[in-house]
Amino acid sequence: MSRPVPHIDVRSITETDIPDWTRALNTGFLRTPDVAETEVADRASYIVPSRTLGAFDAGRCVATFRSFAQELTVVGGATVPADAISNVTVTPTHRRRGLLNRMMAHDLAAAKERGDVVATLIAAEYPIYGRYGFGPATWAAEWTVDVPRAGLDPRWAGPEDGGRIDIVDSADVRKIGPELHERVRLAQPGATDRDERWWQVATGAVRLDRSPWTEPFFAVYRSAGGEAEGLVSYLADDKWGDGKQPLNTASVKWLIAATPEAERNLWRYLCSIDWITTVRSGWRAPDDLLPFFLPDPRAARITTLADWLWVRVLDVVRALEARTYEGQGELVLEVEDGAGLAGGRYRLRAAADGASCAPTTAPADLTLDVAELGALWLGDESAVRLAALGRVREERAGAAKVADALLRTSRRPWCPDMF
Ligand SMILES: CC(=O)SCCNC(=O)CCNC(=O)[C@H](O)C(C)(C)COP(=O)(O)OP(=O)(O)OC[C@H]1O[C@@H](n2cnc3c(N)ncnc32)[C@H](O)[C@@H]1OP(=O)(O)O
Repeated sequence: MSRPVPHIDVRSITETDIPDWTRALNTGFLRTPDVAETEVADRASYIVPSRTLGAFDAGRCVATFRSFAQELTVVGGATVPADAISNVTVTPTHRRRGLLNRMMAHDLAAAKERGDVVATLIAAEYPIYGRYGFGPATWAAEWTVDVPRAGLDPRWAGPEDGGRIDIVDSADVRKIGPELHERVRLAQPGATDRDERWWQVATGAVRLDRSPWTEPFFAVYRSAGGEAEGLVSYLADDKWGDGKQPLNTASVKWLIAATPEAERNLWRYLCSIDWITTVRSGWRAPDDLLPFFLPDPRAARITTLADWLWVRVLDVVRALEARTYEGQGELVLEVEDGAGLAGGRYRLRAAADGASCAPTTAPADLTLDVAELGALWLGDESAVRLAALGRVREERAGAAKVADALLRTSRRPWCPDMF
């Protein structure tokens, strides 16, 4: 049990708290607490003080928490307003005394009041956020491609579909990227919006003190019609083996593609660069097409697989009505929520022409915690699996299968971004 510390003040910060808040943030994330003025100025340029919490012990910041407005794409391509949570830290001397409990309760209550449909975050460690009603809604995988093993034709001279690939510079990326990303993220359940600062950081226009900038390569794929449909940012190292054997790795920082052709051609391009013998994919969807673009898919090995975007449903009705369903049917869900934010019994009616969801007194088909609803909502998790684990209770035989037929999707959701 955590020991509460009532004398510690948890409150929204003001502009003048930003240096001390940043020092506490860096301390919590094990980064040097020596805060440069440029870092403070950068943070002041984008954080919203009213949505940025600090815990103060005798006037000194000992915990940090920040949220911001986010748009999250749901199944079917609509977006919902989300409360995106980031920068969660408690100083090591003040841990396990309930400070995260207090900051989370404060933020989720404000998000509910504001009308956000869900809260989202990317968890540093798996065991932290389930207790607050978050469930892992998307996963991410990282592949390492052994290029010589992949069996690709070494004579490849570029796209064979009439498209082309060009190396572009960071100013081009700031022009092409935002529009392409809008197209990509609205077609990708689990994806989130990117603001202008995202593109500035990704192209070195804004440099972060905490991570030294190395200019990456950028390449764009344009279709035969001349439209920019894919963009990749990658770094290459310089490694040679005995006998002057090239052993270089291309590490993808991010790759977005609006069509499978763009995706295929960008991976093909990366695997065709002379001297590159290994391609590291960066974080991708767990069902990414990458391995199957290679004649020998076993040349692409999953080197990391992990939970990624966690979702906490705040408004069950709007969450379930916002998405579409591949099947048709009805389900009554008893949603349990210890925090009292989203609990209740709801009837979901899913049909090809849209879904409706409303509170009901009808008998429940399935009983589940709001965290499990978060894991099921974007279609990734299986209710049958959760029932086998004892985390979803079937009140009517076969109800978990009905839930899967309604909620699961043919492609897995994916959040390309870290925040
Ligand atoms: C979205 C993001 O920003 S992810 C980044 C999260 N931050 C970090 O990982 C930085 C390092 N860790 C920390 O700063 C802190 O340990 C935090 C923020 C994870 C937790 O803060 P605390 O104030 O110690 O949490 P608090 O005391 O409120 O604990 C609440 C409950 O969660 C549990 N808990 C807290 N952290 C962890 C953890 N890392 N693993 C498992 N359980 C945890 C506590 O035991 C407690 O359980 P109880 O209520 O049953 O007693």
